Amino acid sequence: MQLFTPTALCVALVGAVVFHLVKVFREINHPRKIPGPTLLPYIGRIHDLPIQYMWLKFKEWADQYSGTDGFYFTEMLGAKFLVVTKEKVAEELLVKRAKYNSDRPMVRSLFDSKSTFGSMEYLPLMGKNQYWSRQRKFTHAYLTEASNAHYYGVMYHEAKRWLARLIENPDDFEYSLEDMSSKIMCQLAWDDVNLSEACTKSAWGLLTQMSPAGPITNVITPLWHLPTMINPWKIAEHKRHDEQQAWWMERLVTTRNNLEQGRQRPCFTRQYLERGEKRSNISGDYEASSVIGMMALVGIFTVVGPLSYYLVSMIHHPKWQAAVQKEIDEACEGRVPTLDDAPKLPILRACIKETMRWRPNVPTGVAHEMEADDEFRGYFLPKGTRILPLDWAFLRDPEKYPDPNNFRPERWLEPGWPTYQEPLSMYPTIKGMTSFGWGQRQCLGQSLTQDELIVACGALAWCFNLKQKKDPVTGEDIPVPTNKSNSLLIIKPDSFQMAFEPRSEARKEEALRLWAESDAKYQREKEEFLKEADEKNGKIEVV
Ligand code: HEM
Repeated sequence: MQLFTPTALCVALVGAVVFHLVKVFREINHPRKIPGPTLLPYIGRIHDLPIQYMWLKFKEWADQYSGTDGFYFTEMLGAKFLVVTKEKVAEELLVKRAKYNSDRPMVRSLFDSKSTFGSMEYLPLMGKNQYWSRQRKFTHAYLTEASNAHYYGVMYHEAKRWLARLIENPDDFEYSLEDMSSKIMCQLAWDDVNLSEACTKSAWGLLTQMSPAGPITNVITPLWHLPTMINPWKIAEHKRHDEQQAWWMERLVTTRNNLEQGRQRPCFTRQYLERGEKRSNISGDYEASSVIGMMALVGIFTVVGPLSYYLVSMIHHPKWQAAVQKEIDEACEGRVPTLDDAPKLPILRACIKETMRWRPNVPTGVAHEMEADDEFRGYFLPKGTRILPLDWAFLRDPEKYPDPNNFRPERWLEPGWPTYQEPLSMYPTIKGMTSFGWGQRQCLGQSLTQDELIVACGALAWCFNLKQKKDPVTGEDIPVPTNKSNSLLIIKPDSFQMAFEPRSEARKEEALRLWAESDAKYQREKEEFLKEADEKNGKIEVV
């Protein structure tokens, strides 16, 4: 009797657990539920979703389960996902029903990512709250103004610096590419190119922290709740967060001090300080430093991906590279192209757009969270479901993009392709691509991205033949992979080697001359501005 009781209890317990699991399994995989991969109780489908190249698994499931519907359902540790694989469904859910499908899911490994408790720090990750609403308006206004002013010449200046750096140190191209994007954002935000390295580091720190492929606590979320003393992820995030916020604030305070002495040239922070809080509803310095800092960070890791993939595309498609060079030589009559030339450069725009289609840099898309229960095509969708617009699937839809796996810029240039649009002075444009997201949360950096890519890729085509590098020992071409990247939320290709061959000695000399001229002008204008300020302050006597 004494032996029997514990054994019977154990058997009963195991039986009850098995019965419960079978019941839950049946419920979550009920035939009337939205199709999707078979789910296991509690863990859902976490066991076979790889962290690396996650979008490929999502696409594999799309091919298996979403059929003509254009969506399927899956779950990860209780988080519900409606994965959308057809543009029409994304339109319906994220644009037409944007009113209650525009929230964001929480990023577990950031403190208050949604600003639910008023942190006001990360605009793209905020829930649909008051901070998001006013920071979105602020960001939109500042970026639009900068775009209308052709970024105050900053992009042209940095593209010239990049060409000179590529001539002088071509092997360092990955660093100089990223640094160019960073210098553009640092000048716009704080008028200080010397901040670029720190800004890039900060940008990758945040991107890693918020990506599923970042800390394990973004996937195995319960780990985040371990007490801080024994929680290495929280300790690391405290440090990253505090350093980033202190740095953003220090930028604002320095800009204010400079401004008070009349020594601050135009930039977003000066714009904010001069216009005051009233016009933007921004609550004060902390929020302003965050919204401007965030703009600077986002503008780096987003543009680096397509710009790096453009190099890969051109190396693998020399015919298209030659076509871009010819178009630029003819349309610009030997000059480096500017944004005013863009209407005359459809082949350049087609190669940029096709690069972004062929190798999208946010391949999973960015999830929206539903704010209310809803019914969609006869299925019940509970509040809190995450809608994932799978960009990799949209851009590989064979009906819209025949031969989807290959780089075919002609799909944007020749009548007969489903994506062809006229006039070619306006189309192709990357603006409005599915890669920039949907509805109320659509990306605010579309013009900046397009303009920076036209300026940088145009300058490259004017100056260089982009080629594979020869192995100095074997003399063989060093391969440039087309399908190796990191797996963060926003991706870029893994490190590779390539050659930048100046198209002629004359082009090389002209590129170096253009940079020297631009740099001298920049230094002169800065010195004159500061001298004038010092004269006004009475530090220097006017003779
Ligand atoms: C290739 C370049 C870029 C891509 C592919 C891209 C993509 C995206 C995506 C997918 C979203 C989320 C959309 C959604 O939730 O539906 C987004 C949001 C955002 N993007 Fe971009 N982006 C790029 C460049 C930029 C740049 C250069 C900036 C600014 C300098 C920028 C600023 C923002 C902001 C502020 C948001 C948040 C909007 C909101 O939550 O309301 N992006 N972007």
